[in-house]
Amino acid sequence: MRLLSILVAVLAAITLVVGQQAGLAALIGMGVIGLLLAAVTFRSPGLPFFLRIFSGVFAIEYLVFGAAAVLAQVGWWPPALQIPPVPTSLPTTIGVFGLLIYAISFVPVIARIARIASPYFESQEITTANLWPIGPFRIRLGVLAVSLFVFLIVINQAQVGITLRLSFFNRDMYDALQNKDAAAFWYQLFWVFCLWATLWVISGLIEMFANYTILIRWRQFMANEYTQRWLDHATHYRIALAGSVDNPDQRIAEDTRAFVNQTYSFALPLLSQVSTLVSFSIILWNIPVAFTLPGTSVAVPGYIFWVAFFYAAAATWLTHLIGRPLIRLEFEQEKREANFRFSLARLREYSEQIALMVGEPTERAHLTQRFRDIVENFYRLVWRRLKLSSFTFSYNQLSVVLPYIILAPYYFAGTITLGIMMQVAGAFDRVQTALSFIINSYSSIASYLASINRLTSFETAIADAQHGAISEEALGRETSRDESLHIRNATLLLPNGKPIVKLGALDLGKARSTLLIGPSGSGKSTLFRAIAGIWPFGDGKVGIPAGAEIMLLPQRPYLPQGTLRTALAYPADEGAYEDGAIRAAMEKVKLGHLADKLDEVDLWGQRLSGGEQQRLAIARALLSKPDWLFLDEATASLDEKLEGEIYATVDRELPETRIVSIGHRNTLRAMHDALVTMEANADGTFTPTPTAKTPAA
Ligand SMILES: Nc1ncnc2c1ncn2[C@@H]1O[C@H](COP(=O)(O)OP(=O)(O)OP(=O)(O)O)[C@@H](O)[C@H]1O
Repeated sequence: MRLLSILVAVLAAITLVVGQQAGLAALIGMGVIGLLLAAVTFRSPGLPFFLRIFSGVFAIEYLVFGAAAVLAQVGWWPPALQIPPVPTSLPTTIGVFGLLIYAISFVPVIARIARIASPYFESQEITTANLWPIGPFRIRLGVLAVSLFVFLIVINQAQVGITLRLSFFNRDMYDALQNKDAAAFWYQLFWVFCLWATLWVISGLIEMFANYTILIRWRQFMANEYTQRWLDHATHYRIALAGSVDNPDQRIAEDTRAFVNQTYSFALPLLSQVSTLVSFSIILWNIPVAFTLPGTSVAVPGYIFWVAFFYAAAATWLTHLIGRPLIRLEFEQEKREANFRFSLARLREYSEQIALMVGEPTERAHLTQRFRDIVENFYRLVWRRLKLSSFTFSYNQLSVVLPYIILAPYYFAGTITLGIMMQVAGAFDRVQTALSFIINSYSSIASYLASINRLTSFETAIADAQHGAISEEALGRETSRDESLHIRNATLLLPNGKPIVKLGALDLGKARSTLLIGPSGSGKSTLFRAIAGIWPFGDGKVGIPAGAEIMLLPQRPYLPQGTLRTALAYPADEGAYEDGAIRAAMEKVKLGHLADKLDEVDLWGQRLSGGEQQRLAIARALLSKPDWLFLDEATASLDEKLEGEIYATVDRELPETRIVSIGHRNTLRAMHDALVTMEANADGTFTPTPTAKTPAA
């Protein structure tokens, strides 16, 4: 960027000198803009990467077209090229675009978009690209992304150039018709039109392919990124506890898609609309129709251009006024849709419990209400869209005839030809379409902003949750110097800030197995969560022996989708254990009858009984042989005899493992070496206190 800015400054200085000597104001203007462009290009490393791409493209274009324009001005344009020289207005306009990019980087919403979009273009990840006819090759993801994006920018601008050329074809064809010049007409049609139209079609197809490629890769990158950040440090659990954002699943699945599609479909069309605006404005500006201000003899330069400009600018402002509430409504709509989907998914997950309790009428009422919420907001949305469309539809209709109304007097007076009138009508249409880009896409802008808000608040929630996870003051883990697992000076709070567990020091692991007992709701499971490092509320330190592997089995195990083997190996890969080891572990927890179903895919979480699921979880522990095994009522669904047998198996099979259990049954006391009781304090909190073991009642 620094080198680029120096080159731009050099060209701008040359332009200024040439312009000064030749006394050409246009060249001096181009030079001044060039110097400003050099300054912002120099500062552009401070911009988000996504905006830097545009900045770089404009600086390069200024150099190429600027050099060509200077050559043309000093008369060095080679006539052999047989194309008209580059006008100075082109690099000047490109320079203004570069300045605009810098200016808009300070607009908060643009800064947010650029911040969300940038990581993909900066990614260092290595990927494989397949480019015909070269074939597959390895490349950095960010480099591929930037190349594709720049390619798309260039192809978009080339298409603007082709459209511009076709507008001259239009003029020449209508003039040929008016003059009844058949030869000129056919020449225009076969030679000029066919060539440019073919180029248009080919560039359109290439653009489409590049476009789809960048969209899917970008979305894949964002979905992976968000998923990873959501899963890191149990952030998904912390976010759910804090209740800071609704439906994170929708943000990862839907909002990333909407963001990628819409960022693309705003950034590039906006660019080509602005290029269209500039190039066709030049045509409008140069139309030989004069207009003098009423009551004076002052002629308005570029009269037709100003009509198009004020017409579209006024309409854009009105659209903004009418359409503004759409942003909030679109946001709300997405939220209500996601709530409805979530309720359906929960119903499917708890289908058995609901069926057993005959909860269907309540569920139906709940779902009906959720959908009513959708419909209610939908009508507000429709009403607002109707208001907006009644304006945009009328506006678009008026736009068709307006240029003819303005130009007809000049045509009938013989000031302009039919060809010029048609070309102006076309150019007027292009200019006002470009200016009313915002009008026509207001609804999508509204839903785009809603997606950006959802992604930004999701990012904030992730950052907050992760800050809690690594913050020094919060409840955290440290490596203990000895073999003990201990908790020091800890206070565990509920999410609402109410203290629930207080303790000065608790050492686990002095005995091989410890049983934690206490009243329901006294915070036993919360203590386990703190030891596992996922409970974010409170302070204190949990000391874990260096390198210790800890496994925590909750009362209701999680069984992932897929085969029984996958469920047994979880969280390791399905191929992590030998077949023989898996079958042996199943035998030991009395699941031998399922051994021939290892590779069967089913909803195992629904098919297996509660007790079978708990034994399956114990089999996981037998396979992974952790240093510490925490059992949170992990055998509560088994009868006492089977529970005793399973504990005996664990004791025998995992001689190196320290065991800490939570349980209510008295029979468990005999199976553990030490006892810790949650003692109630006067302030309503509980303290885990080592207690002498008395024989089971
Ligand atoms: N996510 C949460 N939000 C609000 N309160 C919570 C949350 N999780 C737990 N609690 C509350 O914390 C208290 C302790 O819960 P915990 O599950 O640790 O108790 P427990 O001693 O294991 O109970 P039980 O023996 O019944 O399993 C309960 O009052 C519970 O309602």
